[in-house]
Amino acid sequence: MASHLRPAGSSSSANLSSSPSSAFKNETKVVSRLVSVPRKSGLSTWVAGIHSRMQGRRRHVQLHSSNGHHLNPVPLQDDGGLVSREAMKPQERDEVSIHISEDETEGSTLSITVVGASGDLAKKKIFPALFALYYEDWLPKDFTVFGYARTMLTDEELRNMISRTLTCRIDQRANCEDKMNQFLKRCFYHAGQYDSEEDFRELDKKLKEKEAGKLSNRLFYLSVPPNIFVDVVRGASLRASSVYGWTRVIVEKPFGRDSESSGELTRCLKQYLSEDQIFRIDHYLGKELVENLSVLRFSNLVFEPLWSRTCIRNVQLIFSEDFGTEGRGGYFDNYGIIRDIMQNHLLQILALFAMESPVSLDAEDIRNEKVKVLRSMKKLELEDVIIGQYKGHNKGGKSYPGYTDDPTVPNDSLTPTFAAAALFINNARWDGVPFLMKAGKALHTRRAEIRVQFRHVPGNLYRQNFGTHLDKATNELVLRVQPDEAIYLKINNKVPGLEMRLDRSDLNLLYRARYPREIPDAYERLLLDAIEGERRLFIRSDELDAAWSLFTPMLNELEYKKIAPELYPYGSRGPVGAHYLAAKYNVRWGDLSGDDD
Ligand SMILES: NC(=O)C1=CN([C@@H]2O[C@H](COP(=O)(O)OP(=O)(O)OC[C@H]3O[C@@H](n4cnc5c(N)ncnc54)[C@H](OP(=O)(O)O)[C@@H]3O)[C@@H](O)[C@H]2O)C=CC1
Ligand SMILES: O=C1O[C@H](COP(=O)(O)O)[C@@H](O)[C@H](O)[C@H]1O
Repeated sequence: MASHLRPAGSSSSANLSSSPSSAFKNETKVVSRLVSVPRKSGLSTWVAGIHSRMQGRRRHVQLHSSNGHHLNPVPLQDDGGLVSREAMKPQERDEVSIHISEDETEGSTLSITVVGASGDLAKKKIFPALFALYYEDWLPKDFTVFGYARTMLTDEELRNMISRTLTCRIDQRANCEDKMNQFLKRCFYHAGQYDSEEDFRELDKKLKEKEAGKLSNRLFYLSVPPNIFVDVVRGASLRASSVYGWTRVIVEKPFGRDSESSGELTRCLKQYLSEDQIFRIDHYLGKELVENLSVLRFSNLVFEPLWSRTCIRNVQLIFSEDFGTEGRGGYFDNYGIIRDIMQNHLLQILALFAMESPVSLDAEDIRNEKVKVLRSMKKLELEDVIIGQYKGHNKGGKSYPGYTDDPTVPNDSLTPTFAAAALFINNARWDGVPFLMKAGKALHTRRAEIRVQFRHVPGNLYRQNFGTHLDKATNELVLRVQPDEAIYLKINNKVPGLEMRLDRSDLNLLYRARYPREIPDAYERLLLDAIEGERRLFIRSDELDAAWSLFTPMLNELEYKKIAPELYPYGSRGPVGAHYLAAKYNVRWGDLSGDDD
């Protein structure tokens, strides 16, 4: 597992970490090793096997097989590998001699190309995340960043543009200005059309110049609208991929808008890339609290035994934003909140929440378990969904626009900006437990959280102390993903004093109090994972298929029947329909209980 083994700075896990600078130290060492390769697997499959099973501290190495064949660089454990001869019977293995050259700075270089560099996401998230990685010494010593887009810019103009959004994560960090200038010197720009192979050939020339004959690994980040993905992948793969190193492509969402278009996108991408090269990003998987979900569950005895229909009454996955689609109405109107947030971010969290314990922390083992959950789910039906759309509203002398006031949105748009849904997992662990999702824009608050409401205590001795509000007396575990990350458990507690009075209190793990260090942005974690070839937090194509097949029939029906969304005022708590949906399954939304608003 990648992230928990990285240098941890001032955190309490520092004893697990290696020093970032040593990870890319400037030394060249070559060692030869006789290794056992599972027969029939082929060397490259086996190398991928090492890669995906990596644990322990990382070293970046080059592998060359005894026949001189070049292999992709992989991180190895400190002891030099994970190959256990003993684990394979003699008839099951071949012996292969490989030469491992630890040639981290002299031998290889990393080129990161941000395609769509002039756009919102690149400026807002990607360049700042790259800078943060650079600042914290996470990037290899030898790296170059290229921006690619149609807008004509010079290198200097790109640097000016991105310097406006680069921040030192913690105010007054030492040498921030210097570091920023050093980073910007590594940034270059190439103007080109997305569908021009010739322009990608020109990019390739510039990349080669910077790579100066070293073995190059290339990462492309597709930060462009989805209709351009395939053109870019064609150009990048045919004209600008690395000859000897690896080439990986991070693909932004949306991955299609239904099962068919998503399948088509995957087919098109796979004409040019193997599944291993495609890193489908869902940035919610890179959020600290989402990353912590498995740790909480699988490394604390107190939670796992409760994690099933026996003790859990319902699970709520809640996303809300206190702003509308400002500036992104054109994109949003073609997708709507269900495709924008539920089918990906919330469903991914659900899968992580509900999966069985994976065989290991290996990316494939985890993704196998997630797919099983998704494939066990009942297809979402229209009767289990309610939709809403925000309308203009005046408050405190200020007027807030409605969704359709956006000039890029048609006046008669039925696109939902809010949705609530009840989902079910038809397996032994979760049979009958409602998983309620709620996502909306232009609501009263910005928040993302996972709420787990537990069942009543059978025969509760203190029943009379709760009056008729038994629902209010059940335990609730809340993982607040953002803002102000926290994990808290609502418990019933005796109020100190001579009388027997109970109240609801929180056992509270507030991150800013417990961990007084800045939490990295999700894009930092995910970019680093892609650079390191760690796929655990990226979406595999079968996960994507399963996710779309859950939602597609309902989305089609919604559109075909032209279901009108319930209007709700900008800045409100959303449509009342969400309460009726929850009530249908005997659930109260935890975020609206008034307990912790
Ligand atoms: N912005 C966000 O917060 C988020 C975005 N995403 C996804 O990330 C990707 C990029 O998003 P974002 O930066 O907002 O997108 P933008 O609309 O800002 O587009 C990025 C760049 O692509 C080029 N471009 C835009 N429209 C077209 C077009 N119709 N034809 C050709 N080129 C075009 C423009 O560059 P130029 O004209 O210079 O070529 C633009 O600067 C999208 O897939 C989006 O869905 C995902 C999560 C959040
Ligand atoms: O993917 C998306 O996410 C953002 C919300 O991300 P966050 O990290 O700021 O919570 C959302 O605004 C956008 O509509 C959606 O495309």
